[in-house]
Amino acid sequence: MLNLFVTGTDTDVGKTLISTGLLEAFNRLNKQTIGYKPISAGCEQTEHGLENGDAKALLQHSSVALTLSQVNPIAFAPPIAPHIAAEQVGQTITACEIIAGWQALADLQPDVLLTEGAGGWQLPINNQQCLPEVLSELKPRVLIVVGMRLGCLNHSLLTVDAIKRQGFEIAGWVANHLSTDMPVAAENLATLKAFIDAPLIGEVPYLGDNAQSTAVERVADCLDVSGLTVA
Ligand SMILES: Nc1ncnc2c1ncn2[C@@H]1O[C@H](COP(=O)(O)OP(=O)(O)OP(=O)(O)O)[C@@H](O)[C@H]1O
Ligand SMILES: C[C@H](N)[C@H](N)CCCCCC(=O)O
Ligand SMILES: [Mg+2]
Repeated sequence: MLNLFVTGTDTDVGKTLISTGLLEAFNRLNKQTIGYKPISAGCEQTEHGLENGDAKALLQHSSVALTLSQVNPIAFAPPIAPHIAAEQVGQTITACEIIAGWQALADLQPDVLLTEGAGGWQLPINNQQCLPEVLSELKPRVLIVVGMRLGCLNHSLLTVDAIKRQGFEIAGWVANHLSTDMPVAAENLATLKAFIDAPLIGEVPYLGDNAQSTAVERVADCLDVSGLTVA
């Protein structure tokens, strides 16, 4: 099983868009795919409970049939730091529930189990722990989505450094363009290539507004997942 964790240089850099594109790229290779969003903050209250857009997108592009609560076991309504959203409703996010949700999906033996984080790499899950401490139990390979905007060089290099120091393997990174008008975009990309010692899986152009619902096929076209080994 390819056990992949998708992180990003920040919140709102395209982790979900790229994750759905990755799932689609593996689906094209007839792989059994599962997307997992352990923690979400920013949900709609529906008659079925809290529903998160990222989780719905991952569910839609997973080839294995799943329920939304399998994909996203921990959900909070406000679009804020999840551990604070948890505190607001008298809850504490625990490593156990994140690991249990992942293990239940791993037990389905997909070819690809893709986990999307929330925010950037060093996400607090409570006032004592950050998500990488939990991930060290799951031992995923990590894919970094770089949101191409001013500041991404520092954010990328800090992210790479933290991932490596904490003992994870970087499977690759994706350059995701968040606009069409980033100054010196090509030079920024060249700098990232010079510093990041991991394969560039793809460069995704800015795909216009409302990209999430329409763009997954185009994102998949941009991604070369052949080097991300699937046992
Ligand atoms: N290449 C792109 N072209 C057009 N729009 C994009 C692109 N990448 C991301 N977006 C848009 O930017 C917004 C943020 O992307 P996305 O939700 O994937 O970010 P995220 O990193 O998953 O955020 P979160 O931390 O909330 O999970 C979305 O509206 C998405 O459609
Ligand atoms: C609401 C947002 N879109 C994400 N779901 C959560 C982002 C948490 C960021 C925490 C932080 O690093 O400050
Ligand atoms: Mg997301």
